[in-house]
This record gives sequence, C-alpha cells and structure tokens, in this order.
Amino acid sequence: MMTAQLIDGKLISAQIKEEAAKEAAQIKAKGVNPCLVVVLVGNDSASQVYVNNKKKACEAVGIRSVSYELGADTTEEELLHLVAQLNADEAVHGILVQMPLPMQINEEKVILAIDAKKDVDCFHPMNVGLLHTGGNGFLPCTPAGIIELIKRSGHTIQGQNCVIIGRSNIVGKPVAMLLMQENGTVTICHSKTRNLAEVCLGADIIVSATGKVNTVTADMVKAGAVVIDVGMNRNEAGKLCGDVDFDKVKEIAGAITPVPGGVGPMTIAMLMKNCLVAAKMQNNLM
Ligand SMILES: Nc1nc2c(c(=O)[nH]1)N[C@@H](CN(C=O)c1ccc(C(=O)N[C@@H](CCC(=O)O)C(=O)O)cc1)CN2
Repeated sequence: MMTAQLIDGKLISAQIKEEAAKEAAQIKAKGVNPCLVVVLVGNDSASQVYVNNKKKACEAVGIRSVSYELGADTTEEELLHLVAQLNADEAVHGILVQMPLPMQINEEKVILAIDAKKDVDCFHPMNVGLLHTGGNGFLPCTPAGIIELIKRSGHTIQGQNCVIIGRSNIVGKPVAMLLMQENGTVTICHSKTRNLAEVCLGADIIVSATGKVNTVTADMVKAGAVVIDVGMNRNEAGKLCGDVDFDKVKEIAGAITPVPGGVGPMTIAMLMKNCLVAAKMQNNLM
C-alpha cells in the first residue's frame, strides 16, 4: 500500500527563518533595525505559548521584539490607546495583537485601529483588499505558509483543482485568493456545501480548515492528492489532531501535512517575513 510524502512544516519553516535571518542582516546593514511589537491580552495559555514562540523566532531571525502582556480585564479603550501609541512610534515596524481577545474587546475595531503599514498579520481590511488586487507585500501568514508548504515540497499549483473546506476570513478566503494567484482552479466548500465528498474527490489539492475532527476521510481523497490540514483540534483522548483522518488518508494521498508539525509552524515563519516587509516599506527599501 502507498504511503504519502510527509510535508514537514518544521523543516520548511526553519528554512524560511534562515532566509529571513539573512535578509534581516541586510536590512540592518542599511541602518534599519526591524522591530515587532506583540500584544497579548488575558491569560489564554495557548496564546501565551504562541506569543513566546513569536519572541523566540524574532530572536533567531534578528528582529527586535517587544511584548505587552495586559490583564484579562483590559478595556477596549486601553488597548486602542496602546495601539495608537505603537502606530505613532517610528521605531516599531510591526504590530500584532494576539487573537482571541477577551469578550469585552471588539476584535474588528482593534484590527481596524492598527496602522495598515504595520499590520504584519495582514488582517486589516486595507491589506485584505490589496491582497485581492495584487498585494502590497504583506501576505496573510497561515495562507502564505500553506502555499510555501505546497511549493517547497515539490508540488505544482498551476492548473490544479484546489478544494478548500472552510471560508473563514483568516484561512479559507485568503488561501483561495493565493491559490488563484498561483493559477490554481479553486472551489471553496463550507458547512452548506452539498456532496462535499464528491467535490473533494475531484481535487488535486485539498486544504481543510474547519476545526472539526475527521472533516476529511479517506473516501473523500483522490489517489495522489496533496492534503493540507489547517485544523488544530483535540481528539477524544485529548490529543492534538487536525481535520484530516491522517492515518487512513496518508495511505491514499500523494502528500500530506501532519498536525502538529505541518501548517502551524509556518504561521510564525511567514510572520517573520512580514516583519521584514514592514521594516522595508517604512524605510523605502522595497
Ligand atoms: N494575531 C494573531 N492571532 C492568532 C493567529 C495569528 O496568526 N495572528 N493564529 C493563531 C495562533 N497562532 C499564532 O498566533 C499559532 C497557532 C499554532 C501554531 C503552531 O505552531 N502549532 C503547532 C502545535 C502547537 C501545540 O502543540 O499546541 C503545530 O501545528 O505544529 C503557531 C501559531 C490564532 N491567533
């Protein structure tokens, strides 16, 4: 029985961070010290881990990182005030507010308040719009990481049937845009899609981003397809797993990402690239 190529997100993200480190050194040689500010509000333990990993990645790449850790009772006004201060600080090139935010804070308002030129998450509507018309340099981190995983593991996107399951603003919609820019033929599926299995069986590339265990089962996958799993779920045993029935699908697919160790690490590697884009844009080095 065939076993799929394992797409190693840890390895590919390490390569991207090495490339970013070289670029950071070149930017510094021109007198610019790239700087990312990460803002964490509240005590979400997973968010604390991600923020720490972002700090470590900055250190490895040579990006100055500053973090603000605010209490869970922080008001929207207080957070917006901090964002305004960071917008005005010329030494700060990238601003990232870790999501999710506590209930009392409106995430959309916060995203809108971040200067679009410092929006290294590429969440601001201005940057989302620019992505649709060709882009300004920032790429949404997880979607851009998915494209890198596919290409760097030796797979072509041009002309391929790409099926995305999930239509979120953070993954589904932007990954559709990026796959189209790579000349893929894109179908977006969601909870109301009829005959999901049939649609998936026509796919050369499947990207699943539903946050539901076993969204993609072996009977939905064409032999040799590339399967990208964006899910981060817990199974019945409490173990971290993706949306894809990995053990069975790997016997059918041509290539597959694991969870953990697939898409997740790419998010932070692509963030490093956006921080360098921000530093270059703000210093006319593009
Ligand atoms: N402002 C933002 N908030 C959030 C983002 C984001 O891109 N910007 N994405 C997620 C969290 N996230 C980064 O912030 C993130 C999630 C997961 C991983 C990762 O490497 N996952 C590992 C598994 C980790 C584990 O064991 O729990 C993997 O998949 O291998 C990195 C970054 C929501 N918030």
